[in-house]
Amino acid sequence: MDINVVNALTYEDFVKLFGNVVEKCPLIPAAIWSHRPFKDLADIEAHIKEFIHSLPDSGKEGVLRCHPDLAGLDLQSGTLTRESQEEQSQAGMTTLDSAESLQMYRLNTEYKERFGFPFVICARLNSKADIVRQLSERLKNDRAAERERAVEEVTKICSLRLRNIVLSDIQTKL
Ligand SMILES: NC(=O)NC1=NC(=O)NC1=O
Repeated sequence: MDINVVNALTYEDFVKLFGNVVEKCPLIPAAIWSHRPFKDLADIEAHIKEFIHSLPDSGKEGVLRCHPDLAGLDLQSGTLTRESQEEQSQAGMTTLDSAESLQMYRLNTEYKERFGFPFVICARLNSKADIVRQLSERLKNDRAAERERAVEEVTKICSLRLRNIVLSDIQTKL
């Protein structure tokens, strides 16, 4: 998608297109719309990262809490967003056996009890084994370090979602 097309979008169309690049946080594209015209896709990404990094710790944790657990209730009940559903199934979260599901449930619960926000990782960049390993390892972090690490993962998810939108638009034009 040509950046000039993005820059010409109305606010409503911009948020319709980019509203879920950060899971269930349409406020973020709604806020960065003020920064148009954007130079390119990387510029949009940079403004989103700047918005998130400028949040107070409570705001960052709020963004993390908008993310569904991996292999959690939303996946079981089919209430994941389209993007999350694709990401989680790609990471093998939809084909866990009962032991793996129980392990994910236990680790996610321990993680949330320790940090007060859910474990977030960019599922598209990790296998099932990577996710379990990262979840186990990151449990040992202190809260501040883990908050920053989780926010890093949110920005990776966002980058991939942004690219997906732009590239799928190019494909429809081909
Ligand atoms: N808790 C999570 O990490 N959730 C997710 N990561 C993704 O990449 N997609 C999700 O739904």
